[in-house]
Amino acid sequence: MNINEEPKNINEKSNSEEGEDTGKEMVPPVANSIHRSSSRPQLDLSGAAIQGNFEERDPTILLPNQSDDISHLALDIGGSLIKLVYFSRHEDRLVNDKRKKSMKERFGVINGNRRSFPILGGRLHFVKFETAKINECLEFIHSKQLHRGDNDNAVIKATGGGAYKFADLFKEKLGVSIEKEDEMDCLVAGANFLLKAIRHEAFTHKEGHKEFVQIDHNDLYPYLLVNIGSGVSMIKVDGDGKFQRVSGTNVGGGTYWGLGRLLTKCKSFDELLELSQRGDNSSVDMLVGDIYGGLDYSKIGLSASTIASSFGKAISENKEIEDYRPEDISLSLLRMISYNIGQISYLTALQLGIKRIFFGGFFIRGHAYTMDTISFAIQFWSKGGAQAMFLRHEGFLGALGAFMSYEKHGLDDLMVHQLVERFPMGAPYTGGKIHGPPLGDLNEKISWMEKFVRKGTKITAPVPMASPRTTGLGGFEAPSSKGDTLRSDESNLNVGVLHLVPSLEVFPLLADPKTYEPNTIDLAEPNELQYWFTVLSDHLPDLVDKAVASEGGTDDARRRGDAFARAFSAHLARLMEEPAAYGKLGLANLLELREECLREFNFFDAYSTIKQRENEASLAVLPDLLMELDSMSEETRLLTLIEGVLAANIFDWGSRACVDLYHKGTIIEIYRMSRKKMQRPWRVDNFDAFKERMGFGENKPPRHKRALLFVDNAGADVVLGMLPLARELLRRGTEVVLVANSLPALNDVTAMELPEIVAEAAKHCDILRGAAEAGGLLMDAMISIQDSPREKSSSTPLMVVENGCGSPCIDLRQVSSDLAALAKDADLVILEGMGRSLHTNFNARFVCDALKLAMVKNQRLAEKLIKGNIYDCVCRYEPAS
Ligand SMILES: Nc1ncnc2c1ncn2[C@@H]1O[C@H](COP(=O)(O)OP(=O)(O)O)[C@@H](O)[C@H]1O
Ligand SMILES: CC(C)(COP(=O)(O)O)[C@@H](O)C(=O)NCCC(=O)O
Ligand SMILES: [Mn+2]
Repeated sequence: MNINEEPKNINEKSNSEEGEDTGKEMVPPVANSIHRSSSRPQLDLSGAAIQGNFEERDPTILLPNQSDDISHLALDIGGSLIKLVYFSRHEDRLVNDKRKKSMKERFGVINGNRRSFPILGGRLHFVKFETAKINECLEFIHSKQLHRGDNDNAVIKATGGGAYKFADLFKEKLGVSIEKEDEMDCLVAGANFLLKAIRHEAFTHKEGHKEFVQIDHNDLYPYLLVNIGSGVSMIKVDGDGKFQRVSGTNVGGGTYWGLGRLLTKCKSFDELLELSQRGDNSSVDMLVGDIYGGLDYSKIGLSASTIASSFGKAISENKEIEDYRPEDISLSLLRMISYNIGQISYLTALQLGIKRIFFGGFFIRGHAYTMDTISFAIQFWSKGGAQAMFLRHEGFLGALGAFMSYEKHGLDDLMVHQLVERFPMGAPYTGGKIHGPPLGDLNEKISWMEKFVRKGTKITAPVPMASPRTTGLGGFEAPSSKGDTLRSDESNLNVGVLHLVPSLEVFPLLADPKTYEPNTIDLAEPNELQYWFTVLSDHLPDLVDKAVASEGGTDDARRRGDAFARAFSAHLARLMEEPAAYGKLGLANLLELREECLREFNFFDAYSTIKQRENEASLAVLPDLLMELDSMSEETRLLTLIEGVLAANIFDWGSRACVDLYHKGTIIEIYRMSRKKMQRPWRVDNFDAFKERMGFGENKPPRHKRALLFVDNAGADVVLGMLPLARELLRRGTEVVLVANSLPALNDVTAMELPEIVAEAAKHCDILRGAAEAGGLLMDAMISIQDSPREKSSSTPLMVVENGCGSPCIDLRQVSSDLAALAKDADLVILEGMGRSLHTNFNARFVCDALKLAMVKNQRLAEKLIKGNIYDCVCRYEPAS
């Protein structure tokens, strides 16, 4: 096809999009093993093989066909709740083909850091049950076969008093022995792990505002750990395994729940907590003003509204329990206990000279008012000198510690960048209460999810606010947040599933990984969140259509599509309500969440048909484009190539404006129109500096040795934009690595798809063919290369590597180890597209030269980021820093 011919309209539906199989799949469907959740109790040992060195003492055995075998379970059986942490293993990575192996052999890409982890990728799940309902817990363990472990004589690690109390019951019901672990050891091990390995674990909570605290691993100790369970333990922590229980109090979570139940007749802890949100404690508590005739006791700094005596009013009035509102009693009780714990914690920290206090235990229950009350107490008594911090995995410290006490699992060696937290939609993944057997398949999950969403909608309705403005004993104002965001345990998605991916690494070319922040847009700003929330919600129907079509448009696909839409909307609603619920929230997280959510409902590549169609159309005109480029002078060509990359970045199915545009013309028409509008200067234009570095100025700097090209979309973007640029670099003797997604996201090209595309392009171009051969790319491509020389090519190699993620954005703190290994010899990084170079990494600095290329396909972003307009372009060149 000629570049001037009119191919069919970009938006015309092909057969396969309507549900028929075209028969010609360019890309084999990829089973996404990393992110898929399924419950399969039996081990599938077929294809088992030893990973790595056979000589190793404890070699890792990979079960390639085993997607979710359970290997470890640990429990913390407390006075009130049973906390369960279990691990499910899954395959490590998906692109593990011949090509990758061959590339590694050829280029000596050996990942020095890669260790043989007994836990080779897998997930940590967090679940809790009421201790009084231990049978539910036993049922859960049994139906998921969690107690089987690696062999039939499983021993379960457990901590908490229940490890002693219920050992016989476990033996009787499950046939397993409980191995008891010391509770304090476990609490400390769990807290240390969380503080070191989870990026957004600790946070402060003041006046309703949650703020994550970046913990410096080298400056963590000493700290005071206050675990508020049924009772309260205060532990001074000086290091790993170095701690002392310095204090405690018997007035804790059990006191609140126990007394509260007696006094209010509440049926559940959450009901009691919810009551407190509508309470006014001045009818129960004796205030300074009650004693001083409405006056402040200003001489000692106590205002009239200070609580002089919790429940003190109950003595002076001739009232019975029925005469008090349960709401007021609950609030009075909650404040009494929270202040008391806050005050004792402060005094303990003061005595030990400790400034940081971390609060754990399920008494906190993620409840804003409780946290604010404790924070006020610490702040007030220490006059700002000490800081109260809370933990997202608040109640799971002991269970995590027990889990870590298993030998040889390698968990304590894991680092922040090797953990990815995901928030799947559906019990038992939510960390909530489990009723009945676990979900067996996607079908059950969808039904459960539908119920969950229905219930969730009811629960999220705002609770009416009362305004009891009484102050605590210190004379400080009452916390303002009444905790109107209390959600039921079932819908409490604050704790996700921790994916352990040992093969992830920090991108080695980041100038300062410590201060690196991937997100350009912080969604903590309410307007910003509202805007992107609307954008994503508006895009949802179209996305569901594409997803359903990609799965054949069957009834099953439609049902899954509907469930996906509900699930994603529920996530969005949850985040609107509490943006920091899942950790610090940036736009990249939202975009990734959408992709993860699609995968969760078995939509693995919603845009596959579109990608294929655009690849074909673009490959058809590539030879003409290459000829046109070859007729130019080198200098003009460089400019034309960059223009080409920017112009072709218009093919973005994630942008509302662009999708609207696609209705107006064919791929090639739009591409040509976009090319025509590419005149410099661009809104951000450092092209001259880049051109100079490429040898067109007075200086003649050495050519780059290796360039990493982070490619974006399939179709014209990669074929007519990035490939010609790669070819130019290759022609100059610069090795090129095309860095593409491991998993599909929108219409982004994946690392699996690229060899095929390159092979197709190489049919018409000697440079690309030589380079692709040298890079081992033609090995498994579906073209005949019979007539090409088989021996090792002397050309500069073109390689492909997966980036380790499945999102339109990229967090360079967590990339594939293969990319990290190839990056070590690279001296040029080119990031392309809005997701990778604007939403993320716009402000990233590198130790090598970096070029960020993108067309801005959103008006608001254009205004905010570059003070420009939609379709403006960014060519940001930054020499090595
Ligand atoms: N769903 C719940 N049921 C009972 N208590 C809860 C619940 N959610 C939070 N709590 C609070 O958490 C406390 C238990 O905290 P936890 O850290 O699990 O301690 P323990 O190990 O002593 O059970 C309870 O005493 C109560 O105050
Ligand atoms: C999802 C995207 C980041 C993908 O852009 P790309 O990286 O392909 O250039 C982008 O399409 C986007 O920000 N879309 C949402 C905004 C909108 O519809 O305008
Ligand atoms: Mn994209």
